[in-house]
Amino acid sequence: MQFRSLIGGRWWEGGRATVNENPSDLDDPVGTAYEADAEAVHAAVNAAAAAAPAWGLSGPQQRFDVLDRVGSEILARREELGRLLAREEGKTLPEAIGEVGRAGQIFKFFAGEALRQGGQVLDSVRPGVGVEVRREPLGVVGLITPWNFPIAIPAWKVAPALAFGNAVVLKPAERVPGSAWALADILHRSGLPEGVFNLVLARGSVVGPILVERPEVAAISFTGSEGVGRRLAADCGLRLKKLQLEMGGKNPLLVLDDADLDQAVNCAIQGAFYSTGQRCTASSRIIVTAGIAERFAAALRAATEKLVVGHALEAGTQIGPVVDGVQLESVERELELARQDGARLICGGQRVARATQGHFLQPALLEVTRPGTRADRVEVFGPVATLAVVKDYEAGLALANDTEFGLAAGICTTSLKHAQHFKRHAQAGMVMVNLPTAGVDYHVPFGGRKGSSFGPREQGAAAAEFYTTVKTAYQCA
Ligand SMILES: NC(=O)C1=CN([C@@H]2O[C@H](COP(=O)(O)OP(=O)(O)OC[C@H]3O[C@@H](n4cnc5c(N)ncnc54)[C@H](OP(=O)(O)O)[C@@H]3O)[C@@H](O)[C@H]2O)C=CC1
Ligand SMILES: O=C(O)CCC(=O)C(=O)O
Repeated sequence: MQFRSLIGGRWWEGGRATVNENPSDLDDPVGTAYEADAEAVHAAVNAAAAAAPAWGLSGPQQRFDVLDRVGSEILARREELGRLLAREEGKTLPEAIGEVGRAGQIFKFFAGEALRQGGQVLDSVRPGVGVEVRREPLGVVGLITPWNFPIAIPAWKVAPALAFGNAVVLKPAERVPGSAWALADILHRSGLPEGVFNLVLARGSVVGPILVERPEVAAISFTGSEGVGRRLAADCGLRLKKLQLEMGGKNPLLVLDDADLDQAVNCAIQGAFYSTGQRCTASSRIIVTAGIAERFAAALRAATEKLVVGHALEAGTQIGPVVDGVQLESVERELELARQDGARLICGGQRVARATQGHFLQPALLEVTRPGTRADRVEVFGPVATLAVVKDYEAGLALANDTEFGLAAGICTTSLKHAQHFKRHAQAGMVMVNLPTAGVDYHVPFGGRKGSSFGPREQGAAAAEFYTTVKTAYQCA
């Protein structure tokens, strides 16, 4: 397969070829991506700027039709696209098919949002004057997406951008060009006018500065690492450019004495290790109260050791490979640093040999006995979780909130009082009760607090806040 950029309605020719690796089997190349250069990125911005005014004036029926068609095709092809995604990113086939399904539903949801856009009509405080408040498109938006959700995250940025009348330049992560190319191909055939959607397969260090510096780009939405996010914040701040950031997480799951043991273990395993722990919502800090700690730790260790690590496409695999060799080494380095800083390895953390050569790592559980150690602070973005014991709910809540991040937080309890208190007092954008911290719905707001997020929320009706600007119009009778 060949993966190319889509610029102004045409597939871009040329560029350096890079083979896209399958992390489950290094002898099974997924395809060849052609890297676009700075000139091509400028051409994509030009194409989007030329197409934006007409698309901004298009009616809700046209936007609904395009987005609904895109959603239908994604859903109809979910098995095939799921296979491509599992091959290039490494999540298991059921997880990958689930992600593609989520992307399809997101397009369907925002097709409806295009129809539901309304405003307000108010009386002015001045007699004989009327006031209208309405939302208008921004123009061109730049979207930068990570490798861990190769189709769902592009979908949850592209769909609202288009629904609310913007033109798009999408820059996906270098590691996963195939899923973004497949999405571009569907959009290209959807009836969308040329130039409204553009895909650039180019380096982040090339695309980022162009999107920041070109005045035609009204806003940037980014999901990825904290370092790149903070740099974008500084650069966009200087230029007063609208920005939305989704960055890391170090999400606590608090297990109380009165929790259902099996349910709590299940939440911890799914939240910490599924999708190989490569989720910003992963339950990477498990905190347990003293009364249940021994039984919970034993059951969690047994369940962790039983997890089947293997080829993403093989039936029975629960944990796919780490996305690539660089990330695998980064996870191993963090495990070593965690141990040097006082954490004790309970189980896992070793590479696993399988029939194919891939980046397989047994999920690791670390015990931490001292708050504030590296293992409890730094996002690993791999199949690694810490376990800490606290004396009671209050100590657990304090430890859960003791982090620079604030994306998701979970609690396992049968106490209504503690569940309600936690929902109110957890310092996170998303709170889960008796559920894993990872795995969110597509029709409600997504985002966090503190170092996790910046700017308006993504997804759901809240997405309008970022992808539109408000106009207040006064009229004298
Ligand atoms: N919140 C989340 O969902 C995610 C968090 N992360 C965190 O980030 C760590 C590193 O992952 P990594 O993929 O390297 O994250 P990056 O932040 O480097 O990559 C995310 C996206 O940003 C792009 N990018 C890179 N440099 C720039 C730049 N200067 N300006 C604009 N865009 C840029 C990347 O492009 P390119 O691929 O071309 O470099 C990619 O599309 C992970 O270990 C994890 O901790 C990672 C992924 C998702
Ligand atoms: O947990 C989820 O469903 C979404 C996670 C996510 O968006 C991410 O890891 O980037």
